[in-house]
Amino acid sequence: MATLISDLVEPLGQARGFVLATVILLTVFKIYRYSNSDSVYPDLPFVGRDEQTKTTWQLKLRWVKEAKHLIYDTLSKQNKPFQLMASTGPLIILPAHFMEEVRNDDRMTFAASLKKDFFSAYPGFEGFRPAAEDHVFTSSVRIGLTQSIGKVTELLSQEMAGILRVMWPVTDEWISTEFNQDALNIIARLSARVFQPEPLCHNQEWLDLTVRYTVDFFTAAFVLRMWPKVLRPLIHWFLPQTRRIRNQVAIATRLMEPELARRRKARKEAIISGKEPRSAVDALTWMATAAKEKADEYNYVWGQLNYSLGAIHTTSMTFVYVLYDLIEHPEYIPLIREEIAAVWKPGDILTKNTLYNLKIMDSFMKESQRLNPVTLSKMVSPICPHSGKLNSELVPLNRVAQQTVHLSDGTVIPKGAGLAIPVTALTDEKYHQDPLKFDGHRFYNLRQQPGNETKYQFVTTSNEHISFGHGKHACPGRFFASNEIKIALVQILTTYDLRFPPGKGRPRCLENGASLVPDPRGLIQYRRRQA
Ligand code: HEM
Repeated sequence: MATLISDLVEPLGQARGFVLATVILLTVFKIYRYSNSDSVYPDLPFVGRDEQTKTTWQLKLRWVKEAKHLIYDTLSKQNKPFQLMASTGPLIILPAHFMEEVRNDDRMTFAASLKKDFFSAYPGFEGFRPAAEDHVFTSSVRIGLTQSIGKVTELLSQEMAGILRVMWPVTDEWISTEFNQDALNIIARLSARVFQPEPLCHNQEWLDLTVRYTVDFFTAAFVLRMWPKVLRPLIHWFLPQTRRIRNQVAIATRLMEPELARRRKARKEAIISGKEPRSAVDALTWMATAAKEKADEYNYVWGQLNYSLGAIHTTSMTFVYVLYDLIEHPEYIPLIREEIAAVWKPGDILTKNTLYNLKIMDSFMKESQRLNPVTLSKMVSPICPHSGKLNSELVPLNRVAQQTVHLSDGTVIPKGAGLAIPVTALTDEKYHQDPLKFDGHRFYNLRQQPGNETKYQFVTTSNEHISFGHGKHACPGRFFASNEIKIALVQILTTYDLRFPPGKGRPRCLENGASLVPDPRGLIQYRRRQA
């Protein structure tokens, strides 16, 4: 009897399973079709769609594989606005001549682009929430960090000497090292020394977390973007990448809580006794000052994660490219060493003024950044230093329109649309003589001309130099980043000789969409300085 019943029910069960599976598949398909209506903007040419590339998914994959070529080829044929499907959704690309019009226009904001492209409302993605949601974080960098740059530079100088002593033993033998990882460790440690108080700034778990969180954060955002929009509010709970960053935020909270509790207590006691609370020189103080009466409610853990996200990888990649360029153009090394020797001797503290006098170094760094620009979200160099070929364009100026905007040429940017301006100007011969040639003296020479002294510094932004953005939202951390890199270079160049491993040459860059990043396995060699 039992066998009879199961004989009758089993096929029924299978049929029910089949019907259920079909319903689920149809629903997913419908949702997917729906999400394909990730609608594009009317009246703007759409680039990248063809017979093989029709759905949103295929278009996003095309962005991953060919973003640079899509942007560059289109702009070289028609210097007009167009749209394509980026991994973040439809994106309007504006040619460089729109920079002046867009850069200070409050109707198109950088914060909104962080919110849209980096899911700042989802748990785990809190690392960009401070910059996306209000002005406190950005003000803490713009005012707090910048005003403390003198004190901070001296701290960095002491820290760097300690880092190198442990990281690179001084020997007469050439030693190989993966410089991308070293640069990340150096910049993470220097940054932590300034952003976090003792003992957290030297806590290895915190340092590893800040480096890891950035990589995992961008990976999680990338993976989530590839899912249809309507599924994201649900799927983000289950993806391994998003679970990982949620876990990292929890670890950051655990690590920071003792210091936060100590500061809350000190603030309360100071208020009761009618005194001003004692303030340390660190990012916790700058955020508390910027938050004013809301200082008690501010989320300092997210703020610290935002400091790491904004500061570590951007600065470390810039540093990697500068060092590679120095090894590739070794004729600049004695000139820069001479310049260093004129203002500093080993063992002394490096000050803001000493660094200001390193003008060949500054020019070399700006030239390196011109040819290897780095941005927060979408990175690509116009020239791949490995192949020497013109690669494509970088889009460091990302905005989202908060209302419909009519541009001067009649282009309509709909409310909610993402837009970006690529860095064509960095290699445009209208602005730079022989633009594809590396000339470490290029900006040094320009600064010698009357009236130009401050125009061509590493930290100066302009319509032609947008590696740090330009206008109201230009990167406020660039002065700090510049000093970090200079301090690291002074100590490295005075202590070590450098080269690429014989027979290997300059490490290549890895491409992904509009990103071009240093190969994490790329090697350099160092040994005790011989001359
Ligand atoms: C070489 C290193 C760096 C590069 C290449 C870089 C690049 C950029 C770029 C391209 C922007 C967007 C600007 C725009 O849209 O106009 C930006 C914004 C920003 N950066 Fe940086 N950055 C670097 C280092 C740092 C550091 C060290 C910090 C903080 C400690 C920082 C904090 C910020 C903040 C807060 C913003 C938002 C500004 C605003 O919305 O007004 N950056 N950065």
